[in-house]
Amino acid sequence: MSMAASLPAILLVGCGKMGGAMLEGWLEQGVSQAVVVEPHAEAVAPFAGRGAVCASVDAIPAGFAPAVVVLATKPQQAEAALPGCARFARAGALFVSVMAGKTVAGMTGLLGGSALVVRAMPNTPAAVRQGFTAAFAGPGVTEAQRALADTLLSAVGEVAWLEEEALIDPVTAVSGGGPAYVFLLAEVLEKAAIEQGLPPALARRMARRTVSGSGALLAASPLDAAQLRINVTSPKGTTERALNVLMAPEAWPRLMSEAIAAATARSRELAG
Ligand SMILES: NC(=O)C1=CN([C@@H]2O[C@H](COP(=O)(O)OP(=O)(O)OC[C@H]3O[C@@H](n4cnc5c(N)ncnc54)[C@H](OP(=O)(O)O)[C@@H]3O)[C@@H](O)[C@H]2O)C=CC1
Ligand SMILES: O=C(O)[C@@H]1CCC=N1
Repeated sequence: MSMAASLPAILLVGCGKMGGAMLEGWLEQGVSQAVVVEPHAEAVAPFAGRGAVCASVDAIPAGFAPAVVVLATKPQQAEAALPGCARFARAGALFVSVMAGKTVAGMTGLLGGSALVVRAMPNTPAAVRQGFTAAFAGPGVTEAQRALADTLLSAVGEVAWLEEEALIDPVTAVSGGGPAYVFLLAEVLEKAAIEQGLPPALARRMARRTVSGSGALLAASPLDAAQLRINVTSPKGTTERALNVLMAPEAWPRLMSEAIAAATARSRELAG
């Protein structure tokens, strides 16, 4: 993780779920200058008093010269949002996009033709600096600019650099959306606990802690996930019975493959 002092001046365009999660992490790191463009006052309310907030790019304080412009609107909003940012490209800012699907070439075009773009795919655990981001540096991005993007992204979690842009599509499906699958696990575990007669408040507490505690063990342990699973599964015990259901070929293994394939295909579609 990088030190707060090294975080560059940031312009964040779109402060929704993902932009807000990263901003939370950067503010916690003490980023010195952050200007946010976000039309919804309620989306930026949690950041009030912690950086300048503007409703549109036209309202950005004159003289603000961001080193990095982070693009975090929905992919469908790129065509409307990006042309207004072209002046920062001319001033030499590096663009870091977290938008699913949007290609470097497409974004460079919307930014006036010569913008330097890093395409990144983070995830919402960035809000607690436990994120995972895979990033791809577009043509012309220098080593120093790549290091700058790395500093920013690694301030909110782990970073991996990709040498091939197309790999961002499966990354989007796996780690970009991955937290949703894990939260779904907490939801369905809670529901199943209630079905077996546990009081709802206890079911909720158990499900949350079981998912977060298992994540913490996975993070701390050198063992494979499979070995950690085996360590829970006593021969002829209770977990074995549950896993016989979940690990049947048509159950989780196939469903997860299908789900990730569907999300990867959607990421490719969003490029258009
Ligand atoms: N959510 C996640 O876990 C992840 C999301 N992403 C990517 O991050 C991006 C944002 O996703 P998410 O945060 O979920 O979406 P949100 O809709 O929560 O955030 C986008 C925000 O940008 C606002 N906005 C719209 N137009 C503009 C504009 N012209 N200038 C500035 N802000 C604008 C939106 O307003 P309005 O509500 O009116 O649309 C909204 O508040 C997407 O491209 C997504 O692919 C990547 C990784 C993970
Ligand atoms: O669902 C989406 O499209 C975005 C990209 C990854 C997570 N959320």
